[in-house]
Amino acid sequence: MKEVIIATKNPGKAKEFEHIFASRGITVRTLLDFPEIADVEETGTTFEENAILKAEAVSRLLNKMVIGDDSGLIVDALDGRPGIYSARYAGEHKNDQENTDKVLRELAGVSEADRTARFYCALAVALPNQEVITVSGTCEGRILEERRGSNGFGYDPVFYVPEKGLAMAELPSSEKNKISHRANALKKLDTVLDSILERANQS
Ligand SMILES: O=c1[nH]c(=O)c2ncn([C@@H]3O[C@H](COP(=O)(O)OP(=O)(O)OP(=O)(O)O)[C@@H](O)[C@H]3O)c2[nH]1
Ligand SMILES: [Mg+2]
Repeated sequence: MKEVIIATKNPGKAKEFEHIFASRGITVRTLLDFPEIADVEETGTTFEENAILKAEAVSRLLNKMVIGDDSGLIVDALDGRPGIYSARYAGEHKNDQENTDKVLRELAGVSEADRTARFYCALAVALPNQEVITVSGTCEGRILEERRGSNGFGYDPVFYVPEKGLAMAELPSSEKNKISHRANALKKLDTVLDSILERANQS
C-alpha cells in the first residue's frame, strides 16, 4: 500500500490531505499518528522555509519521505498579514476563531473592493539523503464582513471565492479540494509524485 507522511498536527489540513490522496489510492499519515514527535519550531521567514523545516525534521526522525505544509492567509489591505503568522495571529495558543476575529477587526471599514486576499500553501518534500523539493499554490478571494458556512477550517468562513460565489466554508470539501491553495500546490507535485513515492516505498 502506498503511503505518505505529512508533517502536520493540524487536523483540518490532515483531513484535506487524506481526501486528496485517497483519490490516488494513497494512505496519509500525519503527526497526529505520531504524538511522540514534538512540534517543529517555525523559525523561517517564508512559507517555503517553514515547510522545509517541518519536512526535513520529521524525515530525519523517521528516515522516510515526508511532506511539510506551511500555509496561510495574505490580506492585501493588511500589507500581507497574517501571512506566515496565520496560525498564531491572535496568540501562541493558535485559535482559529480569535485569529479570524482579529482579521475582521483590522478590516473594519475597508470597502469590498479593497478586501482582496489569497491563501498560500508551500509544500516541501523531503527524502532521506536527497535534495528537498518545494512547490506552492495559491487561491484568490476576498475577506467577507461576516462568517458564512461551517466546512473547512481556519479562515474559511470569511474567505469569499469569487469563482464559486460562495465562502470557502460553504463549499463541500470535495469542491474546496479542487480549487484550494493546497490542491493547487499538490497539482504541481503530480508529475514527480509517482516516481518519488516509488522510491520512498522502496527505501
Ligand atoms: O481558512 C483556512 N483554510 C485553509 O485551507 C488554510 N490553510 C492554512 N490556513 C491558515 O494558516 C495556518 C497555517 O499555519 P501552519 O502552516 O503553521 O499550520 P499549523 O500550525 O496550523 O499546523 P502545522 O502543519 O504547522 O502542524 C492555519 O492554522 C490556518 O490559520 C488556512 N486557513
Ligand atoms: Mg504551524
